[in-house]
Amino acid sequence: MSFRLQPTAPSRPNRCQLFGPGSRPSIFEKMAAGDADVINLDLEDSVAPDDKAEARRNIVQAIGDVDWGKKTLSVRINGLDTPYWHRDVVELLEGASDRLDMIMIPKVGCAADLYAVDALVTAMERETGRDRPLKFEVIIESAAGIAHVEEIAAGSPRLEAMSLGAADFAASMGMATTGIGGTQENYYMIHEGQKYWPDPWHWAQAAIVAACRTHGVLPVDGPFGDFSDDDGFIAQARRSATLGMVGKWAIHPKQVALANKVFTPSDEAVAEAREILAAMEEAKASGAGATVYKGRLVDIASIKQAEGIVRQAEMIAGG
Ligand SMILES: CC(C)(COP(=O)(O)OP(=O)(O)OC[C@H]1O[C@@H](n2cnc3c(N)ncnc32)[C@H](O)[C@@H]1OP(=O)(O)O)[C@@H](O)C(=O)NCCC(=O)NCCSC(=O)C[C@H](O)C(=O)O
Ligand SMILES: [Mg+2]
Repeated sequence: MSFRLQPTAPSRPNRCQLFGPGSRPSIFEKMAAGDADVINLDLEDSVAPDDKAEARRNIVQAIGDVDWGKKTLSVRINGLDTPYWHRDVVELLEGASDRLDMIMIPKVGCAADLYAVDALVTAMERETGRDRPLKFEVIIESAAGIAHVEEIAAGSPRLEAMSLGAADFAASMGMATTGIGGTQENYYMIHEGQKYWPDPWHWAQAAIVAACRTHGVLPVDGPFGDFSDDDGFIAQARRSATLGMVGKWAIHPKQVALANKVFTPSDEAVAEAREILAAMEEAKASGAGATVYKGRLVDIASIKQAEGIVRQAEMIAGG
């Protein structure tokens, strides 16, 4: 056990991040009116090259004009391997109001990518006199990104959240799939003649969660492409939540309620967590470090698990 305490991640709801192309301003009001905790207006892959300039203008205007309520407002800029990203940053910092909370940096491959964007953002903030420091979120969606995930998680004091981008990740890794997240037909085991489908995203998610938890960053599951498959989305989201992720992207508004449900601790889970805390209080009073709750061992670590669930529920209720 390290003597360094694990830093806490930002305390804000991040159950669902709803995406919408910056080139489609007709949906911005609908995005703002929905129940997603985070809004991601996109300048990257959902916007065609010829539409980038107009999408920037749409977004700058909407950041000021639309009532985004209490939502965390983020803009996904273009990757550092493109000719667009620096102008994305410059136009956002020059034109957008302080209502913009974050920018999302896609396809990060190393900590120096964050350093580069940080340097530009810092210079722009000084030049424009922006009051609130702009926060960052990143997408791990390449072989380099997952190989350097820990240094990326430590890469900038601005960093609040890190997502897995299953589509670009699969492409970069050379995975034999065109699916975005979820079960992959050819990734199976056979036991006694029965096929079982393990989760090919599991190891990358676990690496992201570990890096994020080490450095106080929110780990988030990215897109699930087949928005007609609610059961598939829910199964993927439940696995992510079980591994420690705090939320999931929605690429269609119908996925927002699904994500919110999975990433909000249920009443039963909160009640059980409170009972475990009460049982441990009793145990401590009698000098014991462990006790039995519903026939199973609970101990000091169970307090931390239970407190995490209660804290999450209270933060969402208060959010
Ligand atoms: C996927 C979509 C293109 C679907 O749009 P559409 O055909 O309009 O869907 P519907 O007809 O079913 O829409 C029903 C109503 O909902 C509104 N709508 C549609 N999309 C949104 C939205 N994103 N937010 C809010 N409201 C929305 C429609 O206007 C309809 O309204 P009404 O007529 O009043 O009933 C579209 O959803 C879309 O563009 N989604 C986002 C795509 C996106 O941003 N992709 C980028 C993120 S994923 C990614 O980049 C991969 C990742 O990086 C990786 O590598 O893994
Ligand atoms: Mg991507």
